[in-house]
Amino acid sequence: MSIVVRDPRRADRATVDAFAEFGVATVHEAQARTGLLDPALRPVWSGAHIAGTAVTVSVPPADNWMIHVAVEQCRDGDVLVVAPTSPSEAGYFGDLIATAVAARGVRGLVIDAGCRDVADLKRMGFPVWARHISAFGTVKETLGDVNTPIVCAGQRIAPGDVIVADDDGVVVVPRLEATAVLAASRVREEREAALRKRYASGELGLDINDMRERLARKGLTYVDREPTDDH
Ligand SMILES: O=C([O-])CC(=O)C(=O)O
Ligand SMILES: [Mg+2]
Repeated sequence: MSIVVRDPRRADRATVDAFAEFGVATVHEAQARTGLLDPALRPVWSGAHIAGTAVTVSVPPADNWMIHVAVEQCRDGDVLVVAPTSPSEAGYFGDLIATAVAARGVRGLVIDAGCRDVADLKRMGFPVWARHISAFGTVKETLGDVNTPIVCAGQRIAPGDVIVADDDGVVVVPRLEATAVLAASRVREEREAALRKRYASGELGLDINDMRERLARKGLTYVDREPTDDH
């Protein structure tokens, strides 16, 4: 059976929007180094940074019918997340579908398959993270599911989960953990801001992190150059 779940519960909007302050690396670390999608998913143009709520789509290989079905379920602040049921390099998505979802306020696409019309997507400023760039066309023959939990690039993603994506990649935050992970991201960012000042003033990670004693215990030995060594 193929199903479309209408209007799934989404993470709280203010919480989702606040995630846009934080990079993927920060969010990933803040949730104990979990949630990162396979880094083989790359932005098709660089410089985008988005946070939004997942609308999930499970699609057959080289068939983008369910993406058209999913567009109707998208709302302002969503991110479309598409996973094929078996690997596919086909170009499921391009500037036409991007135009349709952008008109609904969708913030970007994450797809564990191919995407095309990259120059147009860049011109439009519509962000996409994809495993492949491919002009290979798709058909509209076989059903799939919209807004059911999927596995996309190695991570379970449920509809309404938070997706954060930037030049480093894509991370998912489960909807019910969003508030806690946002707070942990803030703490981490404040800690990094303080560290950044210390590094800028010339302090070394060796001292800031008390690494010297541990390095010595591991056997690291410093050797002064021999006086006769004139290389
Ligand atoms: O139409 C398609 O199948 C995908 C595409 O190229 C577009 O959305 O522009
Ligand atoms: Mg096209």
